[in-house]
Amino acid sequence: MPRYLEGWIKDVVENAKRRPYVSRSREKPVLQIIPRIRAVKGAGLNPVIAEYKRKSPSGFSEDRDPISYAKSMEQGGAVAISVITENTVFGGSYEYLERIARNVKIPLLMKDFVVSENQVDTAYDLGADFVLLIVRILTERELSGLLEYVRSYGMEALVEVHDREDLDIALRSGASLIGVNSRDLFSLTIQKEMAMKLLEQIPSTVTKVAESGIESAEEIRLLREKGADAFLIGSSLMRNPDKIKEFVQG
Ligand SMILES: O=C(O)c1ccccc1NCC(=O)[C@H](O)[C@H](O)COP(=O)(O)O
Repeated sequence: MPRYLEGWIKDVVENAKRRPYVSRSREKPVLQIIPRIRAVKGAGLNPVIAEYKRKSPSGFSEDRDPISYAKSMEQGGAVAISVITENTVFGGSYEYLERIARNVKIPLLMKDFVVSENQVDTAYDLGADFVLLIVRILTERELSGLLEYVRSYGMEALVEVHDREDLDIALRSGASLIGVNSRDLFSLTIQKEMAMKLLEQIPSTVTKVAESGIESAEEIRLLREKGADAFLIGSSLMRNPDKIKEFVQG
């Protein structure tokens, strides 16, 4: 059983545990996200992970075709695409991931409330290259077990933290790719200052992703100064996909 949870997150996690494994025969190789982030950074560009997100508990809502969005992000220079597959409150689906995987050649993140090996099996089969693991919804033992399981497929895990306690757990579990989410899962508020302080505390051996609430190239510059190696951006790109070039070239 994951950590003690309540409210909408408890329902989302219960639903995640019940979701059946979707079996497919994967044909594409697993793409490595960390070297790609390093290469984009080395070329003097911002590694942007562009998120396909249709709605969220914060009230966000945007209806866009997944394939044309994903292709425009790839053409605009995104290092990867994050596809939300959570189907009860985020309006995501496994089908979006599967379809996007057939249409782009950059790494794909399966962004969901992953609490079971079934979900990791599904992520691999549908074409994901890395998988989100949120420290807040897992016990330390579950996190370590799932991280190992994700890596057994050759995939990587984006281990998401929000405070120092989460970060300590992520580091003990051996995470190589850590996402600092400035959005508090429970209050839904964006806490940019706190996220910047946390980014500064992460060892340089870890690849760091700044997540949530990013709306301008100026914010990317600030986050980069605080140590972020990559930037996960959903709402502002879903509203205005043309911004991808400005964010990457920033
Ligand atoms: O997006 C939300 O409102 C949300 C609420 C509660 C838990 C998670 C949530 N989003 C998941 C994400 O991590 C974001 O979609 C992602 O970081 C992109 O954020 P943004 O650029 O602010 O859309």
